[in-house]
Amino acid sequence: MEKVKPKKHLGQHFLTDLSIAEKIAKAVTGHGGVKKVLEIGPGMGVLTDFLLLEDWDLYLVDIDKESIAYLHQKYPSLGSKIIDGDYLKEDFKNIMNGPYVVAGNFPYNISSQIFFKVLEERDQVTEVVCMLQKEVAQRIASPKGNKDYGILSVLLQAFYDIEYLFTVPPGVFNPPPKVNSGVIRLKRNQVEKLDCNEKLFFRVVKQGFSTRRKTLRNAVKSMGISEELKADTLLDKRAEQLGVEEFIYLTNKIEESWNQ
Ligand SMILES: C[S@@+](CC[C@H](N)C(=O)[O-])C[C@H]1O[C@@H](n2cnc3c(N)ncnc32)[C@H](O)[C@@H]1O
Repeated sequence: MEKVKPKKHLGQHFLTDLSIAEKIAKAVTGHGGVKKVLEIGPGMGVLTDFLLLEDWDLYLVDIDKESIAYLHQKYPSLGSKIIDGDYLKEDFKNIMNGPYVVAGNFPYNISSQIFFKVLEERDQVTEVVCMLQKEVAQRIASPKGNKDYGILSVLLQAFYDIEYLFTVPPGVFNPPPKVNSGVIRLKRNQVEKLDCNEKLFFRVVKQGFSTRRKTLRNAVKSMGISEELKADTLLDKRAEQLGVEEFIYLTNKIEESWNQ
């Protein structure tokens, strides 16, 4: 089979080190007793080969027609489980029809968008095992107070337990990316629903980090909060100093202040 030519605009950096592919595949645990695994961006299947050695019910999605043709030739038995499409646009709630795990060596240019979609489907996605740009992986796993801590850290940590697993150097890809890569695992926690208005929680977190260097008082003042809440000492802090629980507290306070 003729190899797929790497396309930069699709974030195609093909992993060439089989031992790393094996390590990533073995990090998938099927959290929550789940058997269905969706691999995002299988490319030429280096990770797929190792996922197929395990007993997963495997689905693949890739946006690249050349990769899709390659995958159909390589894995004829997967048939319609090879999905020719854009992960960000396809309706996986219906395609997967139940809980599933997401795995992949993500296209780095859209990894944040992939996580926002995972958050939308958090009731179905029980686990994510993925490789992405090291800085983004570290940010997602970072605890509060750390300079890397940001919007995705709070939102993902609200619903997932996150582990940074290992770092991968550029030299094991063709072509090599300019950055180091990191592999992380997220496992859905026990929280079914946050103890606050979840839609507002997402807004408050985004708004909180909108003026990173300023206090939260400054960041959330445009949300129309009461004088009483403006005086709350929590608002002396900056967003990166707040954990999930404190953001929940703040969300409830903002909602209360609107209802006063
Ligand atoms: C970093 S490469 C990984 C390829 C392969 N898994 C490997 O490890 O060698 C990213 C893959 O994601 C695919 N991709 C890019 N954007 C995508 C999207 N929106 N939806 C699905 N796949 C996408 C690319 O075509 C490419 O195959």
